[in-house]
Amino acid sequence: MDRLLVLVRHGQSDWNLKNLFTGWRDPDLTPKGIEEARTAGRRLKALGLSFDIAFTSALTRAQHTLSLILDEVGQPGLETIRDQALNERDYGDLSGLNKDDARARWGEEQVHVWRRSYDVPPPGGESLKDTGARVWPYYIHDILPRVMRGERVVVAAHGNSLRALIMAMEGLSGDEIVKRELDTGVPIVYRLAADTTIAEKNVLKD
Ligand SMILES: O=C(O)[C@@H](CO)OP(=O)(O)O
Repeated sequence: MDRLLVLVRHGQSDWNLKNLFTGWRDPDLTPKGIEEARTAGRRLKALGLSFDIAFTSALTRAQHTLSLILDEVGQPGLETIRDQALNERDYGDLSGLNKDDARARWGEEQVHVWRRSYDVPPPGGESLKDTGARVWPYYIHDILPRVMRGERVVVAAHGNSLRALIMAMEGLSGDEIVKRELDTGVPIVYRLAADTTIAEKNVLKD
């Protein structure tokens, strides 16, 4: 049985381009982000992949990325489940601030801790651990059972919500996940074993 699970971070958003903390704010893709999403779809199609169900967050940039991917793989109307459990980590009071301005105000090290530590939340927001506490149960209850039934699943979500998911899927420690960065619009193709562990992983990059 092909237990296929594809994870993809949305293409470049307007606020990625402007270097703003985004979190639960809702900018759309830039023209570059649209192209990244289309390229992701073309790469999946080139491998002959298609899907039975799609998941995405409640945020436009992930939904738009997913719809461009589905267009490219020839499945524009595919059943899609949208859930805020897959939203980006909530950046709290940092949302909307420029990342360089934040470094100037609070210092390089503090901003790095807010962005990439495992369990230190930004003011008023979620740590990666907090994000995992909503992403992981959603994966276990809503996504994984479908994969294990043999449904081919694609998930379009966000840098930190996917990092939290990958940490659990790959059994990474807090120290390991803080060094892991996800490129925009680069699909990660997993095939799971019968015991839900990862049998195969393929990152679709140039
Ligand atoms: O601003 C955000 O929401 C995220 C993703 O773009 O940023 P960072 O990579 O700094 O966690």
